[in-house]
Amino acid sequence: MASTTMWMMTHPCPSTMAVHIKSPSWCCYASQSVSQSQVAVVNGKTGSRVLDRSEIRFGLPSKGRMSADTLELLKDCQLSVKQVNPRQYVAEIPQISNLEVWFQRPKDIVRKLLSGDLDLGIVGLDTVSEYGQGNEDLIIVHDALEYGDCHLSIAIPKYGIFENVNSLKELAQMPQWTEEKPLRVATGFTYLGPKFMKENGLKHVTFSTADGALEAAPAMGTADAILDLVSSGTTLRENNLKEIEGGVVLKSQAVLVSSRKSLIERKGVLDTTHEILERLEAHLRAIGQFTVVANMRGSSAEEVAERILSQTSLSGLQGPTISPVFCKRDGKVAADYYAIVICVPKKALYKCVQQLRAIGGSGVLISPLTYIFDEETPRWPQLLTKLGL
Ligand SMILES: Nc1ncnc2c1ncn2[C@@H]1O[C@H](COP(=O)(O)OP(=O)(O)OP(=O)(O)O)[C@@H](O)[C@H]1O
Ligand SMILES: O=P(O)(O)OC[C@H]1O[C@H](OP(=O)(O)OP(=O)(O)O)[C@H](O)[C@@H]1O
Ligand SMILES: [Mg+2]
Repeated sequence: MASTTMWMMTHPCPSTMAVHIKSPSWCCYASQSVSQSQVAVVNGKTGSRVLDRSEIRFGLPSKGRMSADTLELLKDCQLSVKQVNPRQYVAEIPQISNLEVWFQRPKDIVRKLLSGDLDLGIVGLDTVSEYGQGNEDLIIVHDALEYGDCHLSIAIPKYGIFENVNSLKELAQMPQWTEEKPLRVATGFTYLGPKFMKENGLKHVTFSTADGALEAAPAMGTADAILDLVSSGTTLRENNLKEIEGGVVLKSQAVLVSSRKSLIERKGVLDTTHEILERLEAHLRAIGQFTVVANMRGSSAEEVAERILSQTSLSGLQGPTISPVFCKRDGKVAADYYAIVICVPKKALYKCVQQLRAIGGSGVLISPLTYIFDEETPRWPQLLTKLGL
């Protein structure tokens, strides 16, 4: 085993029952939640940290606006997280064996994906971009989990010297910004901010950081502008700030992110990722989709299909499923009616009912869809391509 350096615990272990073993170079977490003790070895030579673990680790937001929606999404995919108590930072998803859930702050999920302490995570794309800093080990497995929507944007005061400034170009061209007196921007995004300004040719800009309530900075006089996340825009409006054309750095929503190294090297990560991805896509694909069942008199399935496909809102995902409805007539089994099943998006539902009635449909039954499993989940081959597999 490579030589190891002294690595004494300088920070409290997560609040599971953790045991420090102050040996020269080992720190061992023995926790009631984790099936076996895990040994962390710090390789003094390269400084890299190799965790000798067999469990797959999935990082989820421990608190804040992302946490509840993430647990809800996983529950909708039959991947409910079993957490013994809210202050315990490790949990499990009973549906998936050998998987540990670790609750962490979003930015720490990204950091631990890079350090090898996590294999998978769900965070906002803004967090991946800011704390991942373009690191190629980070792979976005699913880029649109359909919650946590926001965008990272520049905002300036609506008043004073900015009153008639409404675009990034106009902001850049303001004569006020010089080397001696640059544009002062308050932000929590100290990687993405300077990168964006440089890419857009703004030379005389300085950044200050604050952990929150950035919108107060211009009124306090501590900054001229801010670079922050925007959802509803309420906070900007309430603080007399405005966004500008060309000032959106990136659009963000919750994403499933993984470490390339884990996917390729750690046993079981790729298969587990495939299952989670399948379930996510099937659930997300079904949102807003409804199954419509109706009866229709007809002389044959083809004739009924002709009538249905002549209507704009009745084609369904691939086309209508048409089954004969058998009954007994004059002692013989016959099919005078046909049952049709189609998948319809919510916005087309009423039009679909009208069109079904117009071509003789009756007994229209509508139910929401929970999953749509395509032949293959579209993002799976994309992931394999990214991995060169
Ligand atoms: N209006 C919003 N403000 C901040 N984050 C938002 C907003 N809308 C969606 N998000 C998403 O939520 C994430 C922040 O979630 P949360 O505040 O729980 O994390 P955090 O680690 O506590 O952040 P912070 O460092 O601000 O405390 C953002 O990275 C973004 O992806
Ligand atoms: O567009 P809106 O819907 O108004 O949301 C945007 C605000 O929400 C976030 O702040 P948060 O509420 O997390 O408080 P903080 O700034 O103290 O982190 C973000 O930093 C913006 O200030
Ligand atoms: Mg804020």
